[in-house]
Amino acid sequence: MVTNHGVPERMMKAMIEVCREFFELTEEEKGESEGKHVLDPIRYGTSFNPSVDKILYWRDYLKIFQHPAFHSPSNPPSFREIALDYSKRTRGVMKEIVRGISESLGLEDKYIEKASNLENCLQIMIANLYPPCPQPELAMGLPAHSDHGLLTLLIQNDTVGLQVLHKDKWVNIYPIPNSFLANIGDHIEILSHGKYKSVLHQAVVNDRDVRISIALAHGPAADAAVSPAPMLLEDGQNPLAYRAMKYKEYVELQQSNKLDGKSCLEHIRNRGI
Ligand SMILES: O=C(O)CCC(=O)C(=O)O
Ligand SMILES: [Fe+2]
Repeated sequence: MVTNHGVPERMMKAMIEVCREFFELTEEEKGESEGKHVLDPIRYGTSFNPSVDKILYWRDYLKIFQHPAFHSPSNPPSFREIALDYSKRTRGVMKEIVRGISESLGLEDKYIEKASNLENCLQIMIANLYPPCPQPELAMGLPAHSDHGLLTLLIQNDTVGLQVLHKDKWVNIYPIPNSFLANIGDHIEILSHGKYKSVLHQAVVNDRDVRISIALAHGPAADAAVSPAPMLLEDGQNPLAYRAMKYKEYVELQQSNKLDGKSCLEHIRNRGI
């Protein structure tokens, strides 16, 4: 949990409220944001990826690319201004944390920034709406997964639903007002050669309250293909421990398949090295 981050609370609340307004639009209005391809810059839908999900998840989502090119749905009209401010401020927080992670690994503070070309980082906003579910024990909001990028900064309304795997147990993350939940993504695990592990998390649903969460996923630049920092390798370890893949290809791989734990990271791990 990150507090004292400098992003005004009213900005976070405005972001949640304008996402709520988006989800309350008619299906026809929301349909304007229906992307066809997983790399389309604006994509509204239900479940995770209905074309590959065998069971549907109790969730509506809106995914919007915010950086390096900023996109916004045209409705609600105030979305653009609020999201532009919010995504910029969130990138600032992300950079600070990533510098801290670099230092904690004994690297120069800008190592990760340079290696992943953070100036052009792919920043994606994922707004999630989980309506009350009449039989929550039979449904899931989102299955267990790790995020594809470097660092995700998540805010939520005051309804519990996010769980993180900690010591083999699912732990509820209770919302703390005016804070971000920072989740390590697969690309920090790659860059740090596994010294940091991406976090497995999932979303459960309830039968009383609407839950809204907004994740800002920050990855390397779309065309950057990162590998473990050479100075973190111990003698005899090979920098090719992960197959180098452009970040946009990794996102495409994860988003086009069933969301399944850390299967994507497993997929690019070179065994026997
Ligand atoms: O709703 C949540 O808290 C989790 C959302 C999430 O994990 C995601 O959008 O990647
Ligand atoms: Fe996630």
